[in-house]
Amino acid sequence: MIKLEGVTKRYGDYTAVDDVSFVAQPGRVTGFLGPNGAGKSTSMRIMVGLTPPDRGTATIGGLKYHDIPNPGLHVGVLLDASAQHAGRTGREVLALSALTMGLKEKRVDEMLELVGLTESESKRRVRNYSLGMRQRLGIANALIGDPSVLILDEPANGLDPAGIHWMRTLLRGYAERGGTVLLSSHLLHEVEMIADDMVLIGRGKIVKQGTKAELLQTAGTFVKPESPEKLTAALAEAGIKALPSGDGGFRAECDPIVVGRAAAAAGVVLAELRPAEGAGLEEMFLELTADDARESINTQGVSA
Ligand SMILES: Nc1ncnc2c1ncn2[C@@H]1O[C@H](COP(=O)(O)OP(=O)(O)OP(=O)(O)O)[C@@H](O)[C@H]1O
Repeated sequence: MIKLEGVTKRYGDYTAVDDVSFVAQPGRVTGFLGPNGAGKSTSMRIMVGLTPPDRGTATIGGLKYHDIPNPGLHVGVLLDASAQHAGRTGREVLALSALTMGLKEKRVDEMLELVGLTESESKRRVRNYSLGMRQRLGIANALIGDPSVLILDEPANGLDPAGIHWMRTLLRGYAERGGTVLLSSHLLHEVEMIADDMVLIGRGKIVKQGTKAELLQTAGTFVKPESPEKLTAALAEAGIKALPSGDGGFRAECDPIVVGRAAAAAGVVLAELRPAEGAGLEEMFLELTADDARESINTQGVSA
């Protein structure tokens, strides 16, 4: 289990991570989502002891990373696949890790096979690897000590669709065997496909967290009226917040029955009224982080 409690990190006047608390549970894949510069990498660096927090604690299995003996046997980490030693071959990278952790050399071959790097690829220097091959090598390196916790920063970066599918299957199987997986991403659809739990971060602050099912449930209601003006007035009268979501529709932050009652009470004819789950995580993510995103997000034209 990974646990962050009130973790804060400042760089000068800038708060990169602001009072972040969440738990990544064993047996589950937790997706850590946020736009560029939201604080995902900084939080992950804090988890593995590379960046000291100004406040709060990050523990893995109840211990700070630095206090875990032979940590590679407990926590697999991939923060930056491009940061692996460019002058070493893939095989050498893994062999060094095996040596450091006191593992048998055959573990290297097992890992190469697991991540689909061929014998000849394993003998090439990392500087000649594609980004996808570096990610595969990084995942092999994270898994070599057979850890029970995985911390992966943007592991899907550079992988082709088959590679993404492979990684999803690998991580799902790992979680199903009881492992804890925390992976960061801005590839929302990818995370939606794989994660059980989600933690959404924007400008250093957690904006939402919960199970995927909970987060999708709270996506609210999509409603499309005959007359947008009449519906807007009816919803305002009932104190229901709604945003235009394109195509003459609106998204309200409450259940369809509540919206339906308000519309019926005002005699507003509806063309559509349904839970907005189908909207997927992306729209919700954009809405949740709209205040925090660099670009102002125009929800007009985004269908629910
Ligand atoms: N060493 C540092 N010194 C100063 N500012 C930093 C440092 N490291 C990170 N930051 C700032 O902290 C903020 C969070 O950065 P971080 O890399 O954690 O974001 P991220 O969510 O991982 O983004 P991305 O998806 O773009 O990788 C950014 O504004 C970044 O510029």
